[in-house]
Amino acid sequence: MSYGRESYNGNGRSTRDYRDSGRDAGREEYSGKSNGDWKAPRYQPYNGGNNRSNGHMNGGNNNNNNSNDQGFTPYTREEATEEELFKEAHNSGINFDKYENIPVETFGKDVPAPVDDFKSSEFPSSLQRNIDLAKFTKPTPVQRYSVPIVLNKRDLMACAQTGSGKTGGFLFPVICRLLKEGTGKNFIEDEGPPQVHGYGRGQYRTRGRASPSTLVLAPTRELTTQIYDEARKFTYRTGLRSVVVYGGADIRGQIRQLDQGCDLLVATPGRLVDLIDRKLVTLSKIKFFVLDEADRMLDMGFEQQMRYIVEKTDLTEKANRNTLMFSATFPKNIQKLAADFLNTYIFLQVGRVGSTTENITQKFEYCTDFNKKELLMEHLPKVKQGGLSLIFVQTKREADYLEDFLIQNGIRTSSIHGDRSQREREYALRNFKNGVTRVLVATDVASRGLDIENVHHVINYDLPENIDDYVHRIGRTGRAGNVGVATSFFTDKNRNLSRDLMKLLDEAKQEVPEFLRKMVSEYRGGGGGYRGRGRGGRGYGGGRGGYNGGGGFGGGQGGHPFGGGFGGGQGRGGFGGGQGGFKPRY
Ligand SMILES: Nc1ncnc2c1ncn2[C@@H]1O[C@H](COP(=O)(O)OP(=O)(O)OP(=O)(O)O)[C@@H](O)[C@H]1O
Repeated sequence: MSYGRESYNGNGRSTRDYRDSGRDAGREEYSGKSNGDWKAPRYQPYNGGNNRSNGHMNGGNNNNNNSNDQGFTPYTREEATEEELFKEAHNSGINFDKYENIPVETFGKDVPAPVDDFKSSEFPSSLQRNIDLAKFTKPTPVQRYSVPIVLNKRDLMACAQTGSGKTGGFLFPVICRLLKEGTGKNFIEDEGPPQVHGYGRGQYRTRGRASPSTLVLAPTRELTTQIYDEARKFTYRTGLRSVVVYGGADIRGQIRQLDQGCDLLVATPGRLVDLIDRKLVTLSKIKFFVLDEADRMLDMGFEQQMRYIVEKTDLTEKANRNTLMFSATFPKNIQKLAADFLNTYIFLQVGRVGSTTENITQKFEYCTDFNKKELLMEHLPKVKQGGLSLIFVQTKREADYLEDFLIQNGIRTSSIHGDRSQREREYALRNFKNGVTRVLVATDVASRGLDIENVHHVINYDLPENIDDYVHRIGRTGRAGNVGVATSFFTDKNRNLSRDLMKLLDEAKQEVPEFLRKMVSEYRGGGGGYRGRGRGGRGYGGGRGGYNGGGGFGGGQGGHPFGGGFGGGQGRGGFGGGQGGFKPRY
């Protein structure tokens, strides 16, 4: 009974003690009062700060076309780094080739033809070698299209199913162009003496501003770290330097990294704004502005910070940069908003916007809140030997509670949510990835983007409030052509999802449970709860909420920026007021 807790604590203290001390430590780290014990993620060791100013360590690579383009790289192989970066290279799943059958649509003028293989993209050999080391033998559909689009300097809004390689979809062409076109200086030295920050022993100096040429923004710390790890992988032995910055961790470690120069910066918006305000980062040389999970980045939670970054900083004008947006879901109202940041862009759609992959078997249990625990205990042992289970709940409190419950029942479990310190979050995720704890209880903080091999089962202990969150959550399994199972506990409170769910299941060739069919036929007004979450009709202004007029998928979902316009639910935002969409009267 106690081993789960002990293994989590590692010190025999009670969970609560541990969490509380963890939180304090987190705050201290953040306020810069102590070093804490936050460890910088594994940074690229080879640059050693030499990129600063002029990247001369790179043989001038960052400034001009260089030998990299010809395939020769001055960077010697580092076995340990290579082993670390590519150890997780795994073969894609049995259904990888089935991605080919997903219909792809593009909208926009002069869409470049897709490529059939990586070779025809004529990537610099250093990049191609890294793709080979990662054992990627052919591009996924989103990559087949996004690579030539970005190589042709076009802006892009791309929507493709979870786990179908969107990260490579932006990293490959961006790295290719950085290598071919050069990045310029990745650090701008201030005139005059170094800036001094902090006090006493915590004092540190900086000499100027990091000047990245690529900025990738993502919504969570874990996701930024994951993208950074991918960036390190594909920039290995290219001379490009990546840095990741996110909140909740010691800012000084991140500043030290920036102070060595940065070509590709991966960031959460809050921490980035902080660093810009401290004059430690300039965005004036950004050539590539990438929003991963773009619909989330443009949704309410990040609105202010995004506005600030785009309108109030020195970020390159949209005409002079490439803006790229990626997600598996893209509500129409957010698409319209996103268009403001893009320059005559191409809209790429792999499958229907917001659809799920057939690689995930979706199951449902119709239940009440009272028998969920019993059901959970029934379902957990069904996990394939060696597989990991990810359980989603709605609230942080519930995550704590369920973790305790499972541990008490002898199941090694960890949990992750927004109230945990960064250290605890990293610890929980690491243990889960390594299989130390085979079960992870999470709030939506883990619903987007995370790519954890071996997650065989996603359980929606509580279903989310909208269909898009459902799509992202279950997308933590069934990735890269692998198969997975998603089981959802459906209670009467979830009726508003019934229509959207049924459509999703039909489309992904899944069995639709009888109770769901019945519910949909009895309740004609349902659906569209999230789709109708309008934004007061125009831009960032008005109220949220909104009512899609019971149109379910039909309403705001039909068109696209170039083809059917934004009819349906789009203009009606604000009707419902308040967050969360129209709540039907049941
Ligand atoms: N061309 C490829 N060949 C084989 N595997 C690939 C290829 N491209 C990506 N992958 C692998 O597929 C997995 C999913 O990729 P990625 O995380 O980029 O998906 P995604 O589309 O961004 O998913 P999400 O919508 O959940 O963020 C990763 O493990 C990645 O290494």
